[in-house]
Amino acid sequence: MCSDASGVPEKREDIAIRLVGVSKHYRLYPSTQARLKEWVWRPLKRRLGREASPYYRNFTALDSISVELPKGHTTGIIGRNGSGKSTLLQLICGTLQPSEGRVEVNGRIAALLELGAGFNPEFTGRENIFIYAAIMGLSRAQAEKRFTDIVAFADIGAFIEQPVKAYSSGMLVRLAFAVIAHVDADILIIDEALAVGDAFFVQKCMRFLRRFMEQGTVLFVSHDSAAVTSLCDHAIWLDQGSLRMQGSAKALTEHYLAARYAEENASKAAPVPAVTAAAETNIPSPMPAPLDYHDARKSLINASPWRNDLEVFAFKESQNSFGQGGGSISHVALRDAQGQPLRWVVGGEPVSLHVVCTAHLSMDGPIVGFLFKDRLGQTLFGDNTFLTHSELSVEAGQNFEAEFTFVMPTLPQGQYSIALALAEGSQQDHVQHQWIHDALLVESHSSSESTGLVGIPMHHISLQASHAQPAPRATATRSSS
Ligand SMILES: Nc1ncnc2c1ncn2[C@@H]1O[C@H](COP(=O)(O)OP(=O)(O)OP(=O)(O)O)[C@@H](O)[C@H]1O
Repeated sequence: MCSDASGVPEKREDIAIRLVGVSKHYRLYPSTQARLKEWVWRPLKRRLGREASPYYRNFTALDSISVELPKGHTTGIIGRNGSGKSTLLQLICGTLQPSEGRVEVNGRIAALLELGAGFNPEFTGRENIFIYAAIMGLSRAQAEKRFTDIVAFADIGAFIEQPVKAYSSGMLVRLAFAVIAHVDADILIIDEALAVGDAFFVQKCMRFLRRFMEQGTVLFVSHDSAAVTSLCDHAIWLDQGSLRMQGSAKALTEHYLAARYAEENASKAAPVPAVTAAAETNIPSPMPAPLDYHDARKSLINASPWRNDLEVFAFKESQNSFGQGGGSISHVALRDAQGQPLRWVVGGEPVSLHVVCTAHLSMDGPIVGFLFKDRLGQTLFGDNTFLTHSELSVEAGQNFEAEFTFVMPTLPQGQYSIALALAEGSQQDHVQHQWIHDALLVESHSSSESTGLVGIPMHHISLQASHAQPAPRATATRSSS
C-alpha cells in the first residue's frame, strides 16, 4: 500500500484502486411492518409536524475505509465472516454505491465475485460471452476471435448453447472464469471460494491467474491465509467493517493468525491443564540413522484417522500439454517397490514416479522432469534426470523410461497435481518436446498436517519436564541467645 514502508508507489498513475473514506451503511428493519411504517407513516407524521423517529437501525458494514492498491500487485483481502470483504469488492466493482466516500478505479475490472453475476440467465452461454465482452469494451470481431478459446477454457460442451439459468453452479464458475480470463482486464477480482471445481479446472485457473499476476492487478479474497501468503504480495485485513491493518501479505497474515488464535483461546472457558509429568511420546530412542526415512510417529499416525491417504488418479494421455513434439510421454504412474501402480499412497512412505516416453526424432540427452504442485499451482518440489543421466541418446521410435524414487511427503488435505516434462538439451537451454500440465492428480483425503505446505518425517520428538532439583541447604546457622 502506498502508506506503508514496503516500497509502494505514491504516484497517481501507479494506483489501480483508491478508496477515500468509504463507508457503507445499511438500514436494518426489525420487520416488514417497520419497513412499511418507515415508507408511509414516518413521512406522513413529519408532514403533520409530529416527531418521527426512524423505524430502522443503521448498520455500518464498512466504516471510513481509505486504501490505495498499487498497479501490478496482487492484494489479498482477509477477515472473518461478515467483516465487509464482499461489500468492499462490490463497491470497487461498482455494483454497490458507497454511502460516504469515493472509489476511484484506474483500469478495466473483471470480477468473479458472485455466482452468475454479470450473466443474463435467459441468454445462452454463447450470447452471454458476447454481452460480457462488449461490456468489457471488446469489439464484435475481437470477441469472435476469442470465442473458441473461451469455450475451450470453460469446457462445458453443448451447454454453451443453453440458457445460463440451466447451468449447474460448476458450469457457471467455468464460464465466468473462462470469460474473465479472455477479456483483457487490467484488474481481476477473485473470490477464491468461487474458484472451485474439479482439480483440472482449478489448476487451469491458477495457471491463468499466475500468468496474469506477472503484469496485472489482482484482488484476491480468501479465508485461507496460506493462500493469501502464497499468491499475494500485499494484503488488507478487514475487521467488523474497519480496516485493521494493511501491508505485506506475509506480515499481515502472521498478525491475522496470531489474533485469531488469541481470540479463540480467550473464548475457551476451560483452563489449559499444566504439564506436570514427563510427557514423552511413545517414540523409540535412540534416533534412527538419518538416511532411514522413518517417521517416529508413522505407526501411531497410520493407525489413526489422520493417516495421510493420498488418492492417485490415473494418467490420461489426452491431458492439456504443449511442446515441439520430438518426443512424447506415453505413460505416468506412481508405483510401489515391486513396480505395481498405486491408486492410493500413504504420505511418508517411499514411492516411485515412473514415466514412459517415446522418441519421435532421435534425441541427444533427453531430460525427464516433474513438478509436484499444490491446488494454488505452487510448486512444492520437483526434480529431473539431467544431473545424473545427461549422456543418454535415443533413436526415433525408441521408448525410454525414467523413474524417481522418493519418500512422499505428508500432504495437508486438498488437491495436488504432478506436471511432467520431456525436454532435450541442458537445464538452462533446452527444447521442450512435451509438457503435460496435470499428468497425475493426487488428492489428500486425510492428514495430520495442519501447517506448512508439506510435512517431513520427524525422526524423533520428545517433551519432558526436567527432574526436580532438591532445594539448596541453608548455610547460615541461627545463633541462640
Ligand atoms: N444488503 C444488506 N443489508 C444489510 N446488511 C448487509 C447487506 N449486505 C451485507 N450486509 C452485512 O454487512 C456485513 C458485511 O458483509 P460482507 O458480505 O461484506 O462480509 P464478508 O466479509 O464478505 O463475509 P463472508 O466472509 O461471510 O462472505 C455483514 O454483517 C452482513 O450481514
